Amino acid sequence: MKRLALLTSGGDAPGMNAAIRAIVLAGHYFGLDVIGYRHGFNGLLEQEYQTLMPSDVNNIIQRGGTILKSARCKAFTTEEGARQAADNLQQAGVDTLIIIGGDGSFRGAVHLSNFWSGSIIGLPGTIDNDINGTDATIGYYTAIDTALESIDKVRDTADAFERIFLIEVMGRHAGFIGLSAAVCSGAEQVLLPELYPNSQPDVEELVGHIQKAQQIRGKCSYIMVISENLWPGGATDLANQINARTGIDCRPVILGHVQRGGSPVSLDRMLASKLGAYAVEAALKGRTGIMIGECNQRMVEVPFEQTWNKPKELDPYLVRIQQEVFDLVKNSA
Ligand SMILES: Nc1ncnc2c1ncn2[C@@H]1O[C@H](COP(=O)(O)OP(=O)(O)O)[C@@H](O)[C@H]1O
Ligand SMILES: O=P(O)(O)OC[C@H]1O[C@](O)(COP(=O)(O)O)[C@@H](O)[C@@H]1O
Repeated sequence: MKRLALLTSGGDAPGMNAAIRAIVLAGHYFGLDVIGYRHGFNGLLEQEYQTLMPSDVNNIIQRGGTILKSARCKAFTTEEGARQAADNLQQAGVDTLIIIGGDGSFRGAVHLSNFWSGSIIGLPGTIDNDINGTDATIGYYTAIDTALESIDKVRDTADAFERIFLIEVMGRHAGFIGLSAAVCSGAEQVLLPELYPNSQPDVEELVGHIQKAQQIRGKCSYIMVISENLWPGGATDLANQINARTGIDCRPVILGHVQRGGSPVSLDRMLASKLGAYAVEAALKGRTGIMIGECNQRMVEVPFEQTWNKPKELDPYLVRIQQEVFDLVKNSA
């Protein structure tokens, strides 16, 4: 193994730069030539890459986003696209490719492996934490803190006006950010996709919960955290429906892409640093077709298919205490 390439793909996540740094430093430590493809899989198709020296990764550990840029790339998903990428990797003399991204990028890795015989290793990089085989993904911890900082601020004004707020958080189709943000902010209600696998929240029940909470505590602030893509029309539509049924002033806040940005928190920097260095060591041992994850403080090697073949489970204990113990309505029944 001589030439190591890396790229960041799909939604960017705070800590991707820390992973890039770790890979570049480990690569040079082991005497490898390291290059970075830019703009995700687009870079493979366009031969857009740069040499990465240790000096290129100075002072990036604290930066959000990704110095290599990220993208989604439709052209790569075709057979022609993957063949082109394989030819380009061959031409560039790359023998190992490290892909930092989410499950879509790992599907892309498997797609590429049908046409390219080099080693491919994945690192879980997504704020959504929706990847099996690792306790957390790079970016998840920062996204929780970012969401929390905003929810805490909303709570201040909600409390001052005794208002109801619906706060929509990201996660694509997973409720990890929603659950963590709800528990840590002391939200009165949380709506997650995992809690409604084949159904939708019932507006009457939601209204009933708000009304009971206000009977118990008197007029008070009330925060409902809702995962994106759960309610058609999102938090704005649900807030309108609650307003229409009750006349209660209910405001939506959509946190959106702010959750993807910001300086990574220490846990994300630590995770990214470990995963990045370990990925290079695994590559040197000839590993391929795997994601590197961390479970119970141990580095693990997970075949790509296992990262997406079933939905990752929320922590059932956290769900139970949020839904039962911390629910002021159930608690006072
Ligand atoms: N089933 C697939 N086959 C081949 N490539 C894929 C597949 N799914 C995703 N990709 C590639 O991976 C890129 C990133 O995937 P996406 O789902 O957008 O983000 P993430 O990796 O964060 O989940 C896509 O733009 C596409 O190029
Ligand atoms: O920025 P885009 O392309 O609108 O994508 C939004 C999606 O990306 C995410 O922020 C991150 O998702 P991925 O890491 O899987 O790409 C999701 O939470 C959100 O649904």
